[in-house]
Amino acid sequence: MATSASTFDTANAGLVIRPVQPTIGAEIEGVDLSKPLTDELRAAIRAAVLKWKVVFFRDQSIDDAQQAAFAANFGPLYTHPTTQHDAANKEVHAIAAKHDREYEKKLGYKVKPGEAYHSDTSWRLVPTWGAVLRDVNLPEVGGDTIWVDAALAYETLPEELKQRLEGKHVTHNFVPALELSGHEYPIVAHKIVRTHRETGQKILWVNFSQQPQILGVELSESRELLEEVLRQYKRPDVQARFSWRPGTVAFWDNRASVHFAVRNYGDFPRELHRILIADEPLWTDL
Ligand SMILES: O=C(O)CCC(=O)C(=O)O
Ligand SMILES: [Fe+2]
Repeated sequence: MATSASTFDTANAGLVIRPVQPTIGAEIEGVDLSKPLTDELRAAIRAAVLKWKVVFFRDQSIDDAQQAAFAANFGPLYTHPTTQHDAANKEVHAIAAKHDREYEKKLGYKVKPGEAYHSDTSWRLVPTWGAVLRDVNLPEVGGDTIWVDAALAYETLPEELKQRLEGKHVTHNFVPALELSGHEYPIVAHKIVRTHRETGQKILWVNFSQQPQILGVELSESRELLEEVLRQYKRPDVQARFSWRPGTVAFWDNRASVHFAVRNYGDFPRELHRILIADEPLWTDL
């Protein structure tokens, strides 16, 4: 099937950009992430992340230090409080199947996959803007990740719901922080409908792994509205579902998307390494 040539930004610093959905997700060819980026490449990759919300690089061969160096092209790195520090690369956060089970044990309840559409560090007043994730050990089968276009999720809401959500705040409660890192954090509220400060798009932004509650309405209304948001996130047409294979690096705009790790890999081990990129206070849009 021919796709309109205009959807491929081949002019960008020699990169070939292949979208996986019309508005979210694109594979990028033509760059070796183990090497320092030129200014031109850095700008082209940043533009692609803003446009496609999540981009994927295949056939890469990088270690933790190279992953950190790549991420540092796009802002200061942020060390998550639950990161188990490796002295050499303190920003590298291992996400592993074994860790999931330990994490659940610590929480004392099972993390329900159906409720786990989330953005990273939304419990911060200024959430991290981006993340770079690479595979370290993949299961023999499954282990996909889904990214949701949170702008399209907003755009395709019925008008009546848009109006009900407008101006409302939702909580982001970093519940496990105390158990996992020894630090307490305040419960933060962000607008449900946020304006992305770089693209100007309106974004539907709820973190379903952090006990969301809409402020200023009855609990029943909060639950009903959040159910509608979750319904939007689950629509296949707003999602890019991505299959990992060895040598993959994903880089996403955390302000424009939410994501979901699909637990369809049985007892196979799975390990990914993630690096978060901090943002400026400007975008908080509180
Ligand atoms: O394990 C995955 O596929 C994604 C995990 C995740 O939520 C993250 O890296 O922020
Ligand atoms: Fe995440």
